[in-house]
Amino acid sequence: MGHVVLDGESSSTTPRVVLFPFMSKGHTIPLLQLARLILARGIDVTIFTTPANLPFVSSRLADTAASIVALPFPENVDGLPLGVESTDKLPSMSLFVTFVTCTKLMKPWFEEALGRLSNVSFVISDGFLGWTLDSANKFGIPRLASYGFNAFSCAVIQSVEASGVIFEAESDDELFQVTDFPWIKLTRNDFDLPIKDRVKEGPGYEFYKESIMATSKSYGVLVNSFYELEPEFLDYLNHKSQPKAWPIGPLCLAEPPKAMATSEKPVYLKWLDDKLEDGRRSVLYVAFGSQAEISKDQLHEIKTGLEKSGVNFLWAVGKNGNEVDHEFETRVKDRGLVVRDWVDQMEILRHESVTGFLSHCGWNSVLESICAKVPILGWPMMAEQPLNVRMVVEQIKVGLRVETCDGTVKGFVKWEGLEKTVKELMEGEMGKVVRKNVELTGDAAAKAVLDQGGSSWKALSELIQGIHAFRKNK
Ligand SMILES: O=c1ccn([C@@H]2O[C@H](COP(=O)(O)OP(=O)(O)O[C@H]3O[C@H](CO)[C@@H](O)[C@H](O)[C@H]3O)[C@@H](O)[C@H]2O)c(=O)[nH]1
Repeated sequence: MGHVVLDGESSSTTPRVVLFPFMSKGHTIPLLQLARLILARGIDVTIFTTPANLPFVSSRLADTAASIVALPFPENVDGLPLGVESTDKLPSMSLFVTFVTCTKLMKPWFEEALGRLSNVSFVISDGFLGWTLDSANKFGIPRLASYGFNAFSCAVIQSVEASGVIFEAESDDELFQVTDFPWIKLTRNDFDLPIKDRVKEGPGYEFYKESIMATSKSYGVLVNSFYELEPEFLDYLNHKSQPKAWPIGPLCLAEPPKAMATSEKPVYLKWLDDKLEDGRRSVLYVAFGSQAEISKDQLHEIKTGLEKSGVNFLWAVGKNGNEVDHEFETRVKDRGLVVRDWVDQMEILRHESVTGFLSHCGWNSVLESICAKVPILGWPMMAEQPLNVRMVVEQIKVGLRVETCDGTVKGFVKWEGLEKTVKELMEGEMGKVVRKNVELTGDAAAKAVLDQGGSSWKALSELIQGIHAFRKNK
């Protein structure tokens, strides 16, 4: 059982790293994986979270010596339902800016708890919690930011904003060339608000500006990626902007595969085992992350497309579960399984039966798929996911893209477009090419995290040594 210190006391002389993830699963999970890597270097770790997120955090670190501090989450915030402390629990993602902005109210509690910890070498906090920089500065502790994004999306965003080329195209769906990377063509719809908004004002823009500003004044930025995957984009960030970007991933590889007896396995893993025994080891895993809101009409097309494609599939429906009816489940029961609860995605992807992933391309999902050597069918839903799909399909070529009915990045997907691309990934010639590529990329990922020799292993060592030297010289 992990050591849970609710009041944040500490008096040991061992150096300590403070981790403060943003309250969203896709942002929290990689920092909990990073906790394992830091503990393995003989450094203590304290993780800051909130009461409603505590069970998730402590259960994921139950086998480690990380300590966890639960700070209160702000109450009575206009628009936010009481008890919602994580973005996947928001009634609508339109409340995101209210949610992320109210975390600033945690500042006094964070500083009080930070003041009670001894030997803190550095603070790693989410880029969305830019206000933590000021808190760390008050104690003279270097802060590193972590967004959980790749270098490709950060570099491309930086480049199109600096050149202004993003506003030269006439429509949101017209392709334009990225000045610093002329082989890349994008549309305005590949970007989220506030980047694609000409009017630079309002709470969303203020939040964006503050977090970028805080990152630029931090000691460094952690990138959950590895150098060999995107050297030109990491080099770009390190030549063009401050602070230094450290590629230390894929962080999901810090979590070892779980050896489970059959009796301990959840239903969906047993179902995948059965598919292996059937000799039909060809299951498409379908999941769109922890936050995606999918319309009723779009869900209808997904169901029809999966049904008509004839492939075996395991669909983790998450928060869209109520819209997936039991009649559908009955119709596909011989070859399709729908799971409504939280699943162990990494274990699913690592399962031998799974040979394709229909994914929204949240960056964690992409990395997990690469590490499991499973090719991707990308379907971006929000945030920087359209850029991730561009990277997956056009840059590193480990996946294909679903076909929208009007060919645009964010267009509606009819069942025919889904059926066609699912079949291409699972059985087609283009599927074969990306399957081969993902094998090689997966090997490179495994190499990057190897003890002593891997590029990510070395980057983390340099980072830790650099900070210790920096503190000594101060
Ligand atoms: O039932 C589930 C659902 C999710 N996961 C895990 O949850 C994480 C989800 O992360 P991700 O795939 O990145 O999706 P989001 O939750 O949508 O991630 C947000 O955060 C990412 C990192 O910043 C961004 O790339 C995305 O665009 C943003 O939506 C992954 O580790 C999954 O393995 C599970 O294990 N079980």
